[in-house]
Amino acid sequence: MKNNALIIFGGTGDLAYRKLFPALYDLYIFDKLEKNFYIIGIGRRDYTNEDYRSIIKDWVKNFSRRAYDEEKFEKFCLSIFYYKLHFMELEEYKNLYNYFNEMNLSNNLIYYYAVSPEFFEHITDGLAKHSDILKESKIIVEKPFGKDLESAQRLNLIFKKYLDYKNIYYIDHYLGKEMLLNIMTIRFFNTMFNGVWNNEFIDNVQINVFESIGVETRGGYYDKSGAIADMLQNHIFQILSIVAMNEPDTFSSSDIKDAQIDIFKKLRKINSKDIDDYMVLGQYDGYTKEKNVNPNSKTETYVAMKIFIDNERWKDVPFYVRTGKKLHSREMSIIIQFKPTTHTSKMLAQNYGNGDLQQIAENNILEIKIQPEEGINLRFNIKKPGTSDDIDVANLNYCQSCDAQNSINSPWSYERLLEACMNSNRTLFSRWEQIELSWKYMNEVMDNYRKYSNKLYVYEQGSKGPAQAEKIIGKDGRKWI
Ligand SMILES: NC(=O)C1=CN([C@@H]2O[C@H](COP(=O)(O)OP(=O)(O)OC[C@H]3O[C@@H](n4cnc5c(N)ncnc54)[C@H](OP(=O)(O)O)[C@@H]3O)[C@@H](O)[C@H]2O)C=CC1
Ligand SMILES: O=C1O[C@H](COP(=O)(O)O)[C@@H](O)[C@H](O)[C@H]1O
Repeated sequence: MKNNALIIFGGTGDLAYRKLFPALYDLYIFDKLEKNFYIIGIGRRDYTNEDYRSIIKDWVKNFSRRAYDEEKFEKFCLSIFYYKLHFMELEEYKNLYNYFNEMNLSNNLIYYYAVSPEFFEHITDGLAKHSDILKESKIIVEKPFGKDLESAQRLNLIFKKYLDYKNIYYIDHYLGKEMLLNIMTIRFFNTMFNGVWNNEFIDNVQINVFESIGVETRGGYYDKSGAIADMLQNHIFQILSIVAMNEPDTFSSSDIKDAQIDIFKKLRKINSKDIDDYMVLGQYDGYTKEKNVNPNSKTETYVAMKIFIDNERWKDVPFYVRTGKKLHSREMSIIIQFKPTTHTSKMLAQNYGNGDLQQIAENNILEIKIQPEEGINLRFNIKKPGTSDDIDVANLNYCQSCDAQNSINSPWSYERLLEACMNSNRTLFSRWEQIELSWKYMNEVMDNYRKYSNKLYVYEQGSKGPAQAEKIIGKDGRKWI
């Protein structure tokens, strides 16, 4: 049965404004919302419905996929309501249910926890305290689920007590991105990639998730979170496990998740004394002056890591990952760097041949571009055209998003995932084990970091992050691509 309403806790937050309402507007334009579907945003500010709708209008104008249409927006916004509630006041949830009753909303609701994880427990308690309908409702819960392993496990127990597991949608919006969904097709439907997707042919894998924006209006949330909980433990680990997983038995959601979970189980522990060779944390210059950020904050806004997967396929292949805010650009890509051929290695060892031998050795790259451009670039060596024997680099670039039709046909991630939840399709949502295992790994890494390093490097805004991140990869004789 379809849902009657979406209740957004955190309805005045960056996520709601920048991503959820534009996605809901797009769904409305494509006629994918139920008739008489209500969207109720909850926050602690004193807004009327009209105030709220007029704020949302600007965000929809700037961030929706479909062109803004005043007439359509006016109709769409009639389904949007604002409700003021302080999450910590458990008695206030009684009034929330009264409000639902007034709106004739008694079942088939989706609650969206678009808030910092510190509130998940209170909201669940508040909702459970005054009504039994929670067990029948769907819950979309944002990442990070908890702030570490213990808090995540505790939250899981609370969820187990009040909710039905099949109704919990652990959202990781990276799983709804077009090119992430494409990785499995690229890998498993092309012998030229599938046949070489292992340590015999691949030298290293790099995952870059750069953001040019800072914490903007979200200092309060971000300062308690940091880049590890905000991006690494969830988004980047999802990407890593999709790139690295063995071929699933079938392409069912359950088999794919099993294959991903196998990767989480095989992440190699890092020796405490080596931690500085594996992880670098940074903070952008000026971060501590951001609104709602502690002026003495030691929260990281950048993290770079080297990760090994101890299975047959990936033995000794490093995965280098990095993400950060206020960097030089907004860009996300996966770089698969292949090993040099035996011939190139021989040339390198004996130092003969024309051209930059090191460069030639490195020119074997498959780049999967996730955003802003979506596509693939293959970089390889060719003979320089003409009479010389020099070797040159060639790039074969396939830009999927440059084709207007592809863009029109591809829903953005929140649009895709909200629709999936409304259709009770959990395929593109995480499983609890994924969350638990990734926290387990990161907990240990962070304990070691705090004990044996605890360094935090300040980097310039608009740069590529702290120079120390070069060392993680440079020490291995490689460089970031
Ligand atoms: N922003 C993004 O791009 C993305 C965010 N997320 C996730 O979404 C979640 C929220 O992030 P984001 O929207 O950016 O954070 P914000 O800080 O922008 O928003 C937090 C929201 O929670 C509300 N809030 C905070 N404390 C209370 C309280 N005690 N009672 C009632 N309301 C309260 C705020 O209300 P008020 O307006 O009154 O402060 C606001 O609506 C996080 O878990 C984040 O990881 C996930 C993907 C993308
Ligand atoms: O989950 C989050 O993601 C956004 C980045 O999302 P993208 O789709 O624009 O790549 C990030 O800005 C935010 O800090 C984080 O909470």
